[in-house]
Amino acid sequence: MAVTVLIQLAYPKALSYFIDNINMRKDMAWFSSLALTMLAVLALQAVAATARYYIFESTGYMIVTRIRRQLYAALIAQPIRFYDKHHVGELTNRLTADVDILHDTLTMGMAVSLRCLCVFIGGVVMLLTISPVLSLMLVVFLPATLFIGKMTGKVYRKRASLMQDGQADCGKVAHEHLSNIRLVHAFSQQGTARARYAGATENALSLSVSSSALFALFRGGSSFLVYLALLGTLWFGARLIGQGALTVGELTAFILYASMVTEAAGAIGEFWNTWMRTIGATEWIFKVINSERAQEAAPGADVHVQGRLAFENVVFAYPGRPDTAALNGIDFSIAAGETIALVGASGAGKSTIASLILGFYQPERGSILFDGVDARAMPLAGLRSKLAIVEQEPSLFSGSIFENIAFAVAEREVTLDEVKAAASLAYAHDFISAFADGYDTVVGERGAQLSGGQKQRIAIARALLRDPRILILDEATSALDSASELQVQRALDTLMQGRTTIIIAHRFSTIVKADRILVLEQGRLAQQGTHAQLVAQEGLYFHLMRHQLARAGTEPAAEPAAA
Ligand SMILES: Nc1ncnc2c1ncn2[C@@H]1O[C@H](COP(=O)(O)OP(=O)(O)OP(=O)(O)O)[C@@H](O)[C@H]1O
Repeated sequence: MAVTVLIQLAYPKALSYFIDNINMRKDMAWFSSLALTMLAVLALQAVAATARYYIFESTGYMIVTRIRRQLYAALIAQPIRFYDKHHVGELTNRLTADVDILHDTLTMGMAVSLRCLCVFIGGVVMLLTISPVLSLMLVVFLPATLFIGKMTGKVYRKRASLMQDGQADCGKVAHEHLSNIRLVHAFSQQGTARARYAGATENALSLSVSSSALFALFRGGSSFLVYLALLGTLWFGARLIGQGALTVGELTAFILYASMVTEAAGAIGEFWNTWMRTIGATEWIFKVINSERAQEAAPGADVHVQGRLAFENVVFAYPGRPDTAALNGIDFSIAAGETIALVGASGAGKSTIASLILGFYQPERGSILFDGVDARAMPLAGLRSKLAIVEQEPSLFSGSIFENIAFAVAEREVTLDEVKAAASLAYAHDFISAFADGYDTVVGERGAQLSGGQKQRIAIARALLRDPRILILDEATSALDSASELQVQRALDTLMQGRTTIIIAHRFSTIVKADRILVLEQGRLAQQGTHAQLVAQEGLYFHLMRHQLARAGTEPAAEPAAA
């Protein structure tokens, strides 16, 4: 950079020397050697500019990649409550667009402004050496340009933050519709999808357009000042030549330096705006990077859990809805190896209990005890290694079947034999082996290339590989065909053997088989007992079951066999 700046600064001086010598020297050889020297200098400048460009660009990419990785690591580590507030589309957009803004500023913005600062300082020194009197002309104009730049920068910073929010909102809308594209088509909602995206982009566009107007005003204003300064210099310079205080070459050099200095001042002002915009746009990134993170696995954070679990007067409200208790004074205990069915109307709090067991949220009041020890006193990662969940709609990643099953174990490398053993127990080995690529078969996004039953058995194999002490099953509400259902049920029976199991139960057959049933009603534990005990009480459970069985034309009977 120093080389290019020095050459740039030397150029007007050399030109002035050249002009003033035209009349004095008639020797062509002298002009040729001067031209050759200037050619060599310009070539040197080109090499230096290339090196400068490369250094700034590559360093910028390295910094931005690092920040992107840090942001991603911070996002992955955020507690689950963070994801209640932020949509996935918004986050992926910020991870790309917001970080890209930083890249532009760090690379060309930074390089240009640093160079301009050097040119500005060097140019002012040269102006003063040529003509201090003429330099006074510029003193009036330069601060005005810088002042306009500073004022616009302030407004720009605020606007940039709003603009990035607008862009993130567009990302959120697009992600929502694209990730549910089947639903959008099935319900013929393409028009609504287009309209919502158009609405979000319109909002972002109006913010960008008004910011452009501000930026254009700044550019127009500062360019006017620049030309005004040049005009003044010409007028005053001509008078100085007339008085013999300045040569034509010196005035030419002065004008070149003056335009260099004003241009540099304008570029610095512009960079100031970009810098403010970057700060505004990236405030969110650094807030997340520096935010509190959820606890992660620490080496040696092993805990011993046999499988006893108790909720003691647990009260909990979601952070997004702090005034409504999702769980209100929940009290129960489960023996190691027991199978519990959680039953209740939609919204009663079944999934919330599962989330609290998994440590996604902390109770507001009361405690959750594992083998009699308060969960808060245990390392969360160690505790989680004793838990596993099989979701209602199993989530698979877009990798191979092997990777999807091995996902169960984060602490060490898993062997193919271990994965095969888990898949065999989950009755999944046969269908996996039938694929041409076997365990290397790549499943599509969210496991789109597998049937519902196959996905469930892979999820069960994953849970088996984890070998948890406490198992949470979120029972699928949609029924599979009977052959598939039978295989999934057999796989589940294997998985549940010897483990404490909490089933968010929807099917009558599952409920009646449980050792005990917990009946929830609006965040409270309304009843608990065996199927026979609860039917005999003719309370909420009885009515829930009657409602469920009404379609089958059966009454809830005390004996499961009768159901
Ligand atoms: N992330 C959340 N933020 C705010 N409120 C929530 C959140 N998740 C659930 N709730 C609310 O908490 C209450 C309990 O919900 P929960 O999901 O535990 O019910 P559920 O019994 O599992 O229902 P379902 O059988 O329909 O899944 C409901 O009123 C629900 O609206």
